Amino acid sequence: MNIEIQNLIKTYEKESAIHIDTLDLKDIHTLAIVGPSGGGKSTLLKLLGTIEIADSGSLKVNGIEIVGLKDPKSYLHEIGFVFQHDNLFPNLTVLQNVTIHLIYTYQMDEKEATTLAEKWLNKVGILEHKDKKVHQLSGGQAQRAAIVRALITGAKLLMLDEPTSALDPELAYEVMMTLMHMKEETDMIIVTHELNFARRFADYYLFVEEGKILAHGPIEQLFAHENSRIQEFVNKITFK
Ligand SMILES: Nc1ncnc2c1ncn2[C@@H]1O[C@H](COP(=O)(O)OP(=O)(O)OP(=O)(O)O)[C@@H](O)[C@H]1O
Repeated sequence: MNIEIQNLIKTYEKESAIHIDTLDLKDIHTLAIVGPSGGGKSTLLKLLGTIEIADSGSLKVNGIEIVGLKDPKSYLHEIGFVFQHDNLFPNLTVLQNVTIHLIYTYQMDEKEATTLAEKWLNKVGILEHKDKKVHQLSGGQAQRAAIVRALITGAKLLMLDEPTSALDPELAYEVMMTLMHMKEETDMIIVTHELNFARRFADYYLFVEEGKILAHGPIEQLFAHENSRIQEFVNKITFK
């Protein structure tokens, strides 16, 4: 993925949540957005996913200008989103959740959609749960279904906002392993507090604090950073 930012501003109730002067990222495959709570990570991800609209400035994803995007439909076809929880329609089965867009948005034949969905559900280890309703799943199974649902329509970029933070450690591990397996399928941007996971998963990081990008670079640099604020943050989170 390529991301270009110029003077990007997003405020909530007169408080600046994001204020980024400039950023130019090229050919990133997996990006981790990290930093302290309330720093603006989710807001930045929401801007990238057109869930929130910036007040001003320029934000380009793979060459497409997102600020003031007139027809977001074609862009939305290219991206997938996974949130902390509640990604699925509760009254549908896992299979129905995963096939619904294929059938109704992409007009795929139901049988073809089912075959494709079963292939993906098998890949993430939850095929045996395909006929269950969402409330019958563990949190980890639900998140794996959400990942399949977001990717199956051919998303070129998957955005994940703390996808494991509502899960207990073992279930979080299952979801992290699923993401590791899915890395080859598409580019991904993840907001996460799981720095050990980010270290293995991502190839690049953005450190966001007080709405600004304090540092960015190849992921390994995050763990040997000269900036004392970043060192302090990494040491605390990794319990050094
Ligand atoms: N919908 C909203 N209305 C008003 N203020 C908001 C809204 N969403 C976020 N904010 C504020 O914007 C700032 C950035 O929030 P954001 O959720 O992006 O941070 P974050 O880094 O993702 O935090 P966390 O790690 O706790 O999820 C915070 O001060 C927050 O209170």
